[in-house]
Amino acid sequence: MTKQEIIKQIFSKKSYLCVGLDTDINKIPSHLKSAEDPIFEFNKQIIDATYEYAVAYKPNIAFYEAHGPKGWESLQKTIEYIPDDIFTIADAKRGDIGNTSKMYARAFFEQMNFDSITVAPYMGSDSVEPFLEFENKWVILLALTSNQGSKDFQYLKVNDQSLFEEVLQKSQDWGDSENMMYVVGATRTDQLEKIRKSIPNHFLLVPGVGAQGGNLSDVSEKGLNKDCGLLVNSSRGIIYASDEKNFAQVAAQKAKSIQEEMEGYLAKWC
Ligand SMILES: O=C(O)c1cc(=O)[nH]c(=O)n1[C@@H]1O[C@H](COP(=O)(O)O)[C@@H](O)[C@H]1O
Repeated sequence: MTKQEIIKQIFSKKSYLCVGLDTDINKIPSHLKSAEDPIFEFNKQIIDATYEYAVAYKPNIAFYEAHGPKGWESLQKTIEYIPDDIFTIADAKRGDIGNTSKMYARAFFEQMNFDSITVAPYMGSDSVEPFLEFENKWVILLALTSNQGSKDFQYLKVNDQSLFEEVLQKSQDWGDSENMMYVVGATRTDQLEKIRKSIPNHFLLVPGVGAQGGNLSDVSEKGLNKDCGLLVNSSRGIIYASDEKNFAQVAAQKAKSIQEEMEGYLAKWC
């Protein structure tokens, strides 16, 4: 998917919501557990209910890999079920020596036709570039993550700046705002203005609102640019809002209320 197509979708739906499909078999409503493929059945109902309010879906690959071949099958069915106009993110956090990254890229871009993949920058240019060789596919590079442990390495000083700033700077040699986005956690808004200044045109994937306590208003005020420039993810806060039979309806209400809040921020800041 091109950047223009992403932007068009955002402004027509008045939303920059990404719904995270971190589908945990232990958390899905019990009435679905007898289905032939409970994970896919859950995802299907979540997608049907939230599609109107979301511009992206992000299956977290760990939740599928944990079930072996059956999990991969649920993932494949899910990605095929997501409508073509929606941006899809394989949250796989890959990155390895070049020839291995190339195989990861083929797995997620060719076998499964995801639009993008999250990639860890730690192994450097030759671990990231193979993902950038695919037309209209995106690398979403981890910059400043939402978790507590982000402080272990990402703030360490390198060349007079924090390591995450070095990642933002160095990776400008690898791709541009047409094929690269960055992950910045919603719990890290103290750095967001500075990040936005250093990469004014890139889209940011911002996880961490909802269950991790990030604030949508703060993220939006500091992160929006003229094209919107944000995809804000919520996983547990939407998909597990209820574990009753009406879970999809409750998820839709959650997604709708986030979308309505986003509509206000787009009107104010874009
Ligand atoms: O790359 C990610 O998506 C990611 C990066 C990050 O810094 N923090 C983070 O929470 N995530 C992912 O975003 C999702 C957040 O889920 P919730 O906290 O349930 O909304 C999970 O799939 C995480 O793996």
